[in-house]
Amino acid sequence: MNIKVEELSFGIRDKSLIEAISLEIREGEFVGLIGPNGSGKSTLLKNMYRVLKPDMGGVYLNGQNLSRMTHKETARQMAVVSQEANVAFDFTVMDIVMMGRAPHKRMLEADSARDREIAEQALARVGLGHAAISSFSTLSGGEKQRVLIARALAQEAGFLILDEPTNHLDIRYQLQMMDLVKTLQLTSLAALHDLNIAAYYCDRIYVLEAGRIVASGTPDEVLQQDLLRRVFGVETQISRHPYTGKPSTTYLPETIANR
Ligand SMILES: Nc1ncnc2c1ncn2[C@@H]1O[C@H](COP(=O)(O)OP(=O)(O)OP(=O)(O)O)[C@@H](O)[C@H]1O
Repeated sequence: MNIKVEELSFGIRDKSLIEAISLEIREGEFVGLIGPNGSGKSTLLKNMYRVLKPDMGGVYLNGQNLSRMTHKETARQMAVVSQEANVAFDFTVMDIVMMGRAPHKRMLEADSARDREIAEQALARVGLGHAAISSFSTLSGGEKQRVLIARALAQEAGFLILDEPTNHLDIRYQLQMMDLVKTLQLTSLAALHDLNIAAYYCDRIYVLEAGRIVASGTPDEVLQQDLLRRVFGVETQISRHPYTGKPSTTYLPETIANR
């Protein structure tokens, strides 16, 4: 699956929120989107997963314009895990994962044995095979995120969008979740806040600032002191991590940076 965003702009009333964004995610790539609060990451992703409608430009999946596809067709190709992990009503874990099968069914079509099998396999892949009949609302934040990944897997889409997927997760679950997504080898685009996680997991990174892409490239190319100072307004020290071989960012508090 190859995804292209071309010259995408979106605004609300007369305020432009993202402007002329172009980017590409190639088959099998894990691409990160970083940028300060309010820079437009979620707005861009929402335009990509069709919660918002671009004012200009478009999104292409394998060359096909998303706006010409039905929402169901889109959902067969694109799955989304967002930071809003709360679900109203008391669904079981299996209920939630089975929702991933909806784009493959006709209206009111009953679940088949095959649907169940796919959902069970998806749950097993995220290590929650034992939790099928647990109530979703009683799970921890990390477990909920894993269930939502299982739902995305059950959807059997080739492209995965993650909107700050590790928000609210403690460090162990953050790593577990990123490891999981990485081993799935899906073509993915993830909005991330943690620069070290982005450096470790992403093949390439796009940097958003005030609704525009201001840098892109490999973690090595993008994670530079000057850029982080300009875009995030923080002083950093960047070194190569001796174990991972990736750029490792240390944030310097103003009191130390100004010494
Ligand atoms: N419905 C809306 N009406 C007006 N402004 C909006 C709306 N949605 C988003 N914005 C504004 O658009 C800008 C981009 O927001 P967005 O949530 O896309 O940023 P973000 O990079 O995902 O931020 P964060 O890191 O804080 O999640 C912000 O200034 C926000 O206030």
